[in-house]
Amino acid sequence: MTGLPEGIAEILEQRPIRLGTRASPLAMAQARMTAAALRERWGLAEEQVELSPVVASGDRITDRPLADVGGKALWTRELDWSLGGGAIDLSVHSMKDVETVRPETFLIAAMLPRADVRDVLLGATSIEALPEGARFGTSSPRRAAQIRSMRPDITTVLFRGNVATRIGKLQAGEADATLLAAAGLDRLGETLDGMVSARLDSDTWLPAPSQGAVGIEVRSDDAPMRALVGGIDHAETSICVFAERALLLALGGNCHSAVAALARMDGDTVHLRAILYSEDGADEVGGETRFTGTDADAPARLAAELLARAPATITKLFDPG
Ligand SMILES: NCc1[nH]cc(CCC(=O)O)c1CC(=O)O
Repeated sequence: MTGLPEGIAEILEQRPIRLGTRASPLAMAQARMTAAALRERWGLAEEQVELSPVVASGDRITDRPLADVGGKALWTRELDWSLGGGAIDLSVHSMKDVETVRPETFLIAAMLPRADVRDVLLGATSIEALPEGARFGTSSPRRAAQIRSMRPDITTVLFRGNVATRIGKLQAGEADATLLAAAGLDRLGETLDGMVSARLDSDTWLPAPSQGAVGIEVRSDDAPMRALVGGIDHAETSICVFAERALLLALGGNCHSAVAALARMDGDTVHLRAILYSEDGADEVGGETRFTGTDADAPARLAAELLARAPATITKLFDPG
């Protein structure tokens, strides 16, 4: 095994690379993809990269909106303990679930190529096609506000739990429609056989910041793992997702704020678009910016510009600090 980053061969003489992940089916699928990418990139054997699943608080508490019980930290807390304590070498995350402020001792050192960023509507072929007064299942402030901005007649019902649970709730008639990330469905190989569905165009229906991206986190001082993971980084995905996260950080968004944002590369230019909504979707403020890698403050400037134009129904949901 030549070409391995410095220090990795010595580790592999003792033990496998330990890749921490949440235990949900989607998280496990993403961790397996990450392990496969590492083996492929560095010519490692199956047993040299090992998955270490942990049950996250966010997966245990499924009867309340996350915003009410501790927010995104509930997805990362247990993994952070393992990574910080050295029980694992890497944490694999759905970037959408990772807080914008991470412990300084950690570093998101790589991202896998981004999957389909779109939301998938289940239960109808379009938002317009939903019947008057339809019940829409979600726990996402963004999705609720987006739906209600187009269709104020629609009511929302709380939908939590993993992808399979939410599909089951829809099939059981707890709601008429729901939205799920295409990335999750695709990575799970979910075929949705027989269900009416539609992938919503990301030009007109912006997804959540970081949707469809998988990130790999290391301890900042772990140079061998930084180099190992850096070898599988998909630069375009990292640039776009870091831009979306910079916007979110500057906005001071929390679990109650409805933010849709998507960055795309256009040659060397990053094109970042965003929309903020009031809780009921009645008010919205959108904008966009184009910038190159040398202009790291562009997402923060867009955030400030959006908040400056936003009515109080929106600004009260943010704390730009
Ligand atoms: N908040 C749950 C969550 N976190 C990441 C995904 C899907 C995968 C992704 O967006 O990368 C999902 C499910 C969903 O929104 O349907």
